[in-house]
Amino acid sequence: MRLGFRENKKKRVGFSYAINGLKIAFKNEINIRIHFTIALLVIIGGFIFSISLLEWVLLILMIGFVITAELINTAVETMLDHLAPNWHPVVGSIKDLTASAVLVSSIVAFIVGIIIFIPKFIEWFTL
Ligand SMILES: Nc1ncnc2c1ncn2[C@@H]1O[C@H](COP(=O)(O)OP(=O)(O)OP(=O)(O)O)[C@@H](O)[C@H]1O
Repeated sequence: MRLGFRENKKKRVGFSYAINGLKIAFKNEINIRIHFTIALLVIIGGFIFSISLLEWVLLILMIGFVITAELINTAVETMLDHLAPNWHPVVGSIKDLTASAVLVSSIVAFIVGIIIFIPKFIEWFTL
């Protein structure tokens, strides 16, 4: 017997829906895969350059900030493509706005990364 939406919903823990969201984003969005790859490289860089505790906290905050912005952008795009598949200037503006959120978060994360890693690079090459 097929379960209704409500019964089906009760069978899964909330956390598993969230993991499923990550899987969907990973499968369909190249940008998410790029962000995770950059995050991994930055984490490796953090270990190589033995960054401080405060620098780790900042990096982790930035990684979470960018990936969260990208997930919200993906969710909004997916919702609009489903609910409003036709061309409309308002739909375009909303997509541009959420894309801007990703851009702003990425620029901020890039600047923080530069502030943390550039002095370490200089130190490394001048030793
Ligand atoms: N239905 C629409 N009506 C008007 N403009 C649209 C519409 N769909 C997309 N656009 C315009 O095209 C741009 C790209 O939209 P699209 O849905 O292809 O995003 P995307 O390139 O997949 O974004 P991302 O790279 O973040 O996944 C939007 O930012 C918007 O300016």
